[in-house]
Amino acid sequence: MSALISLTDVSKTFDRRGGKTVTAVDGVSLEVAEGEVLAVIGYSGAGKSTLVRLINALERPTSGSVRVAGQDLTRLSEGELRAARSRIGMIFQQFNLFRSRTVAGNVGYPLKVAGVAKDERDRRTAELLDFVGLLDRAHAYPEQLSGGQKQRVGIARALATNPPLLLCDEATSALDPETTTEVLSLLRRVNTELGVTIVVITHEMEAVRQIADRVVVMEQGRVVEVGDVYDVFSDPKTPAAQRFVRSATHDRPSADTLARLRTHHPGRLVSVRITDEPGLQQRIDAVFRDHGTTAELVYGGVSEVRERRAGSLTYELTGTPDAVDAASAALRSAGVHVVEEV
Ligand SMILES: Nc1ncnc2c1ncn2[C@@H]1O[C@H](COP(=O)(O)OP(=O)(O)OP(=O)(O)O)[C@@H](O)[C@H]1O
Repeated sequence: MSALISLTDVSKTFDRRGGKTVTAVDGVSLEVAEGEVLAVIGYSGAGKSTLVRLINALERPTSGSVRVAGQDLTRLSEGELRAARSRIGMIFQQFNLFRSRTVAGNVGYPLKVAGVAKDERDRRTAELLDFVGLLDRAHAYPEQLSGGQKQRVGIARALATNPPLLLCDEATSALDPETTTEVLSLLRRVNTELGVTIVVITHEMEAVRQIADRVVVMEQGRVVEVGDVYDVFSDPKTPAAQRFVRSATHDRPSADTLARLRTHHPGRLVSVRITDEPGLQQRIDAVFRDHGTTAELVYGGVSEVRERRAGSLTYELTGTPDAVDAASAALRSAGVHVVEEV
């Protein structure tokens, strides 16, 4: 698959008052393949919004190049940039709908700007509203809609001109968990049924888990980890990724949790990584049994990530010290990722 977006060593600095500069994006190189859903995750101030603004050419990089659909955005004139921007759909946390226009008026607006004739505009608007499940609300005004419905209007409007790329900046952050799931599954359909490439900016790992193929973790303007969603969830490498994964799936107990567990469980605690390898649980149980150890499950859980199993289980092991050591070693040699919590 070819790259729809290519960032090469992109940096963006801003001048602050008092002569200080802030580096919002720092040496980022990244490719987004045509047809993929990429999530960019990071805490507030990590540089995510700036990265999006570089991709849709609302900001020019201080250095490096930004290519979208084969065009180097840094080399385009203002007029060419406007045309390039119109080929990128965008949705926002606050929906940014026109309050004075109806749902249909909002969705048809980009087509009106593009000079599309009214008949064609009406046809396309109806098609889009049908796609997002809001055909019956065509004549309602934004204030009459729920948050989830407003975002569905936002999505329909962003798709009006058939862009190959949709950028979503914290698109579900203002929504409750159930509505978030609805909007994310609509975005998934936008990807699978319409073939639109999607970049999702979020600080919620749960959103990443539900929608993305790949995830980029940003910290202080830099990309600190990038990988397939399942790989990052089942084996986060950097502290930043580990903190995010812990918020959405079950990982090893944090230091606080461990201290609490210790007050009830004086035995040796080991955490075992759960993957979607077939027969994993039977293998773990057999090792404990064969080594004469008793394993009490004290913490952890298993989640579904991209239809695969990922998680962590922490056991309190009782038995002779040698038996516990042997059980841990046997698990390791059976290819199970096991860590003794100390
Ligand atoms: N126009 C600007 N002028 C000055 N500083 C800016 C500007 N835009 C962003 N910054 C600074 O760049 C850094 C990265 O900001 P950015 O908004 O990209 O982060 P973010 O990860 O999207 O955070 P948030 O989720 O809070 O929006 C921050 O320190 C921010 O204050």
